[in-house]
Amino acid sequence: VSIDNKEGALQLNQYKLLDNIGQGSYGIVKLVYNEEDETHYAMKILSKKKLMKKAGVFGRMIPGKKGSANPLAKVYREIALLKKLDHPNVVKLVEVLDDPDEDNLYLVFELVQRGEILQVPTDKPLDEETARKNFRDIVMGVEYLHYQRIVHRDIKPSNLLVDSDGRIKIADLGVSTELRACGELLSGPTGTPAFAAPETTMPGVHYSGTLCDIWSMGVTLYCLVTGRIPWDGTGSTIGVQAAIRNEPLKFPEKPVISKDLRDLISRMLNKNPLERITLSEIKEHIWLTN
Ligand SMILES: COc1ccc(C(=O)/C=C\Nc2cc(OC)c(C(=O)O)cc2Cl)cc1
Repeated sequence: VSIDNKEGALQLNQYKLLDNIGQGSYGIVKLVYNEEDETHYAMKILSKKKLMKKAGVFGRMIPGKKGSANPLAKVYREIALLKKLDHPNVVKLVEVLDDPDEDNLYLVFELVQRGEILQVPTDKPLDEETARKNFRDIVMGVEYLHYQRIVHRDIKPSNLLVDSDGRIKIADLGVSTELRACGELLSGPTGTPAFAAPETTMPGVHYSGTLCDIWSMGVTLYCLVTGRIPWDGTGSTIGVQAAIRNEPLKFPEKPVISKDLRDLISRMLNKNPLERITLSEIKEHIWLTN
């Protein structure tokens, strides 16, 4: 990876780095221009040190442990997984730039022109017709991921990108977990608290990753049509987790949400994962088939 500073813009191999277009706990996403194919891309810049900490390795082998298992092995496995994915409603990873001597890892994605679907909170939520079109794409994208035995674990509006033709692509599989062959039970909190299912906040409880994605899709759909999150528990993580576990779902007076949509969202936000609506039932729901 050669980095040089042509006319002030940072250059990485054939990519000219331009504006910052995304920011999150993961790092940053930059608009880049590929001089070879004269095309813009989105480049996600990750720090290997940060990834190792998240992967639970403290950057050096535990003394006495045999072998030199690469602490980034998990990360490289996830990236290999990402490269295999190919679906119109999932962001496309096209290239990974990795300089062994450098801390940064560069993931180059196809640019999804219009960016995030919605900032939450907003006083301009989507109308139901638009939300229905977008939600159909989200369902297809999640169905594809679950079919590939991947749970996303962080579905939320900022991870839903709108393409130039108005179609939705799901992004940030970074925290996704390839379902272990031995079934899909997971434990511990992940993703974003306001979008996390109640069962992920119970210590020691094992839960189904796919049913958690359904919950997050429900919170996301609620956001798209109301412009707000359903439970905000005065902003603290503990507060929002308690609210999610104990407070019933409430819809605001305005904007008015149709009976069918309220029914669908309520079934996705069933606090009991075993009673929660499944993906195939969502696809049959009257609000989506209307
Ligand atoms: C206004 O125009 C805009 C056009 C595109 C964007 C944009 O792309 C933003 C984030 N992008 C991404 C984030 C990801 O994770 C968090 C991942 C991933 O890790 O899968 C991939 C992508 Cl692409 C923003 C504004």
